[in-house]
Amino acid sequence: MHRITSASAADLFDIAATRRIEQAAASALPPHTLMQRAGLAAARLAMALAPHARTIWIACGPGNNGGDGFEAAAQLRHRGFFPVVTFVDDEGRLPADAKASLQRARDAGVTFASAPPSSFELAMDALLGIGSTRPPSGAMAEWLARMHASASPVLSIDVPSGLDADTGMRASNPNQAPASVRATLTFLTLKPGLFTAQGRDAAGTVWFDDLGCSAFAQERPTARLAGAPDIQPRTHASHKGSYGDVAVIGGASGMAGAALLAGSAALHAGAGRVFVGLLDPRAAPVDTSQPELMLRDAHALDLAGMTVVCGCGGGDAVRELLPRVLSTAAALVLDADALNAIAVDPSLQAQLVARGQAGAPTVLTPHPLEAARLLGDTTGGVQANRLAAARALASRFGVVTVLKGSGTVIADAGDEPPVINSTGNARLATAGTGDVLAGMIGAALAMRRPAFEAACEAVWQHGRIADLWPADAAPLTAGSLARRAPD
Ligand SMILES: NC(=O)C1=CN([C@@H]2O[C@H](COP(=O)(O)OP(=O)(O)OC[C@H]3O[C@@H](n4cnc5c(N)ncnc54)[C@H](O)[C@@H]3O)[C@@H](O)[C@H]2O)[C@@H](O)CC1
Ligand SMILES: [K+]
Repeated sequence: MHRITSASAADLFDIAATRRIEQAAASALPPHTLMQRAGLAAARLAMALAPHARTIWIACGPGNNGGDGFEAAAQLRHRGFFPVVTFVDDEGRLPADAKASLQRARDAGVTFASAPPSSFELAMDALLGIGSTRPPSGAMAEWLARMHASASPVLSIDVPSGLDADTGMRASNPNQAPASVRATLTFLTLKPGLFTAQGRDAAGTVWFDDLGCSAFAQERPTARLAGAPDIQPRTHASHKGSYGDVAVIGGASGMAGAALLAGSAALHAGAGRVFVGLLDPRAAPVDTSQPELMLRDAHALDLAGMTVVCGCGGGDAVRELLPRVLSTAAALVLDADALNAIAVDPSLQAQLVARGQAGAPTVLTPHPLEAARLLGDTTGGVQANRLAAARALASRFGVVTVLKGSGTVIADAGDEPPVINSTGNARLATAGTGDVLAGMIGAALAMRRPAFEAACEAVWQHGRIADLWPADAAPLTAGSLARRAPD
C-alpha cells in the first residue's frame, strides 16, 4: 500500500480494464483471496488514520464494495477495535464473496446496527465502488451525508460512493461539504475518476494497494499520472539563444495585463527572450516593472521561427492576426480569445489542422467552456467525460490539448494515453492564472521540448507553485504566480 502524491508517476485504468484485471487475478488465486486482502488493507489504513478510535463506523453496500467493508470489520475486530457495521440491503442479494465476508464479520463478533453509531472516530464508506450505476438514495444517501458532515475522518473504500471511477463525475450531491480528513484506498488499479473533475475533492488523499496483483495488470492504461518532471540542469556554456524566443500576441484594448502576465510567466519559466506584441495601438511602449519584456505592436512583430503564445486578452482584435500566426509560428500555444475565434471560423480551423499535418507543434489550452465551443458541445458535456473531450479536441485538430480545471487533462493526437495532472489547488481559481500557464508552456516549447512533454511539464509546475504557496503569504495572484514568488 502506498500514498499517491503529485510526484507519483502511475498508470490509470478505467472500470472495464479494472474488471478484466480483477477477473484474471481472481481466477489465478484461491476463492475470496482478493476481498480478504482488500479488507486487511482497509483495516490497516483505518488503524493508521485513527489509532485511537473507540468506534469505527463501516457503512456497507449491496455489492462487493460492501464485502470489502465486512472483511475490514472482521479484521479490525480481530485487532481489538470496535467496528459498527450498518448494511444497506438484504443479505440474500449479496454476491458470493461479500456473503462470505459478512459471515466472517459475524464470526469475529462485529456489532451490526440498523442506524449509524451516535459518535465515531472514523467512518468507512464501503457502500458503492466501481459498480455504482445510479445516484445513492434513501439510507445510503443519508449515511453518506452523515459521514461527510462529521468532523471525523472518512475513508472511502476503492471509490467514494457515487463517484464515477472513469470520469470523476459525482452521481449526486456535487456540493457536498468536504469532511475534515478524507482518504480513499483504491484496489487493484488507480482509476482516472479519482484525479479529475469532482474526483479530487471527493477522494481526498489517495492510497493504492494492488492486492499483490500487479502481474495481472497487463492492460493498456486509460490515462497516466505524469509525476514530477525531470528538470535538466543548464549547461555553463549556454546563452539566451539556447533557450529560445517567445512572442506573446494579445492584449487588446483594456486587456494588456493578460499578455503581460503570459510574457512574465514565459520569462520566469526560462525563455531566452520574450516579446509581447500588443494589439492595443495605444499601449505603453515599456512595462517599467518588467523591463526585460520587449513590448511591440503586435502587427509589426516578425513571428518567423518564433514560439508564439496567442490569445491572452486578445479580444476580437486577435482574429485578424490569426491567419499569419497559424501559418508562421514555429511552435504555438493558443489560448482564450484565439480559441474562441477559431471555434466560430472554419477557415481558421482548416489552417490549424494543416499546421498539425505539416508537423508544426500546437498546444491548445481551453477551459471547459472554450473546449465546448470548439467541440460544438456544452460545458456539461465536456465535464461529463474530460478525458474523452481532451482526446477528441486533440485528434480533431491534430494538436496537444490542455483541458484546464481540477485534474487538468493533457492529450495528444496520437495513441499516447492522456495525462491527468496531479498538482494545483483552488488558489489557482483567480483571474490571469490561465495566461500564466500559456506563457509557461510557451517557454517550454521555446526550449524545444516536444509539445506533449512541454504541456505536461508546464501544467505540473504551474500547479506545483500553487501547492507550495506559503499558507501565511498573501493570496496567490497571477502576477506572483508568474514570478513564482509572493510579492
Ligand atoms: N470481487 C472481487 O474479488 C473484488 C471486489 N472488490 C470490490 O468490489 C467492488 C466492485 O463490486 P461490485 O461489482 O459488486 O460493485 P459495487 O459493490 O460497487 O456495487 C454494485 C451493487 O450495487 C448496486 N448499486 C449500484 N448503484 C446503486 C445505488 N445508487 N443504490 C443502490 N444500489 C446500487 C448494484 O445494483 C449492485 O448490486 C470494487 O469497487 C471493490 O471495492 C475488491 O475487493 C477487489 C476484489
Ligand atoms: K466506496
